[in-house]
Amino acid sequence: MKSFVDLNTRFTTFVQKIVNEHYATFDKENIRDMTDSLIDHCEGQEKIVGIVNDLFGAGSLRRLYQELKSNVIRNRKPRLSDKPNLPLLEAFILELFRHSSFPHFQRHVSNGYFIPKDTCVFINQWQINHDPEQWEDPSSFNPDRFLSADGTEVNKAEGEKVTTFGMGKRRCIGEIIARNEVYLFLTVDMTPEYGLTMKHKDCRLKARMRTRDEQ
Ligand code: HEM
Repeated sequence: MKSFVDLNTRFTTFVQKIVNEHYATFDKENIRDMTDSLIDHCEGQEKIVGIVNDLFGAGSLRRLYQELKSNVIRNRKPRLSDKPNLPLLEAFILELFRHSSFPHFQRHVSNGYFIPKDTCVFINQWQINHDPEQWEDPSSFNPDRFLSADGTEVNKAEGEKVTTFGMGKRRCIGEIIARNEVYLFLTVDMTPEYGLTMKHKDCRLKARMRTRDEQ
């Protein structure tokens, strides 16, 4: 967690530096890039640092979008049955579950320990999902760790090592619903449509693909 926080702070400082440089050399008559354009349209340096940060994150989602675009038939909603054709998305979700797992109580249970009847045992999911003996470079967010070398298949055995939904008798009974919800949530177009309430423009890839293709 500490290294994640450090990395985040370093990244924000890096973005802050870029934004500061842009402010110092900003010329309304000569808009050089996206950051200049944001300065032109927004007020508040803090807001711009946040937006530029988000844009970096969005860049890493481009591969996911490409996978969706090539594997889901246009003009219809993505379906659960498209899942086998979207290995990168499945790997991304597994990495999301692994990387973001939260620490449970620091109580370790291993073979050889005596656990009296009726003891309440908490699994330290964070430790399992970030164990350096199990995962290469556990603190980096890398969906490729779950993909075969050619990127076409998810390595099921690796996927099963992620323990987000608990283990044993009391493991989450909503696991299948939750996995499908996360999958569907990530495949729909979240472009908002403004009105009295804000809703998704269209739950299809259609609108987004048309816009992208025209660019
Ligand atoms: C990403 C979403 C979800 C995560 C990460 C998650 C995770 C968990 C975890 C870690 C447990 C505890 C397992 C244990 O005590 O060992 C649990 C229990 C449970 N979850 Fe989920 N869950 C999710 C979504 C859902 C959904 C959508 C439902 C219902 C539709 C659900 C219903 C339950 C129930 C009823 C239990 C208690 C099971 C029992 O004590 O026997 N969960 N979940």
